[in-house]
Amino acid sequence: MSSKLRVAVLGAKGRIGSEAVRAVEAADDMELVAALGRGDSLDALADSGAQVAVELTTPDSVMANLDYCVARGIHAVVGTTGWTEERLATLTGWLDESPETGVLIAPNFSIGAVLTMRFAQLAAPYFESVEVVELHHPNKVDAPSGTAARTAQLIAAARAQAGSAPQPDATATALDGARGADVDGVRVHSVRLRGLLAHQEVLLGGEGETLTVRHDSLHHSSFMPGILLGARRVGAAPGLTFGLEHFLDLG
Ligand SMILES: NC(=O)C1=CN([C@@H]2O[C@H](COP(=O)(O)OP(=O)(O)OC[C@H]3O[C@@H](n4cnc5c(N)ncnc54)[C@H](O)[C@@H]3O)[C@@H](O)[C@H]2O)C=CC1
Ligand SMILES: O=C(O)C1=N[C@H](C(=O)O)C[C@H](O)C1
Repeated sequence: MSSKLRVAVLGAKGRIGSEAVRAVEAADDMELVAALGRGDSLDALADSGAQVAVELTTPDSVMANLDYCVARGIHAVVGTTGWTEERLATLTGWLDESPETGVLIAPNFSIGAVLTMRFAQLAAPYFESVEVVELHHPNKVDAPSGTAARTAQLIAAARAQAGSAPQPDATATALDGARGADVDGVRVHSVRLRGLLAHQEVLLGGEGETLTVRHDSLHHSSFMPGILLGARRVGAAPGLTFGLEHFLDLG
């Protein structure tokens, strides 16, 4: 058997999944052993001897796929969105039963997005107001994006830890949705526009100044180095890792 890492891709015909298939095929240290689409039997994963499954499907499919993988000790690198506390608890329970298996969930695999989250976390306590605007292609099925939800959670946690005051907002009447979604007290606004791929702005405001942290993924290739890094590292990280930053040396 070759010493290359045996990698499978789930969601192989999708926008990011098809790019991941090409990236795994092009990686010298990896072998693509399975490429599954909706309706394909998961048994192809075990039959192919996959060591790592790259999960890039849909929020309605991801849990069943991870249940299969974790039960068989197949490590997983997950980009699919839709993560709730309840889902994470279920996954953690499965991992407790399979303690040598690693799962990486990355709300975003691009280095720029990971850094945007880090910069936002760093800046958030220094400004009175912080809001997140995410902008995506109109085929996206979930809102807000997983990245924006995670960014807002990190901002809220940083502000809570710093003892920041609640954000000023005198809104007394508003049309439903006009002020965006409330994620842990941080407003998140979702734009869906033909021509876009994946973009995010974190807007911070203080007395007499604003700071905008913006990231643009212009092509799905932006996610590939993160996916390949995750596939290489996840087997040595048993249990659940949430966020690619844990596999990066960000200082
Ligand atoms: N973490 C990250 O950096 C990124 C995450 N994403 C996320 O990845 C997911 C997929 O995004 P897109 O590729 O744009 O969507 P897409 O709709 O183009 O692709 C999803 C694919 O998964 C397939 N699929 C659904 N259930 C399946 C199953 N049980 N087994 C195998 N295949 C199955 C669908 O038929 C479809 O081909 C979304 O949740 C998206 O938010 C997308 C880009 C980057
Ligand atoms: O659906 C997408 O396209 C993307 N989904 C992820 C998210 O919801 O954050 C990552 C990136 O924004 C692209």
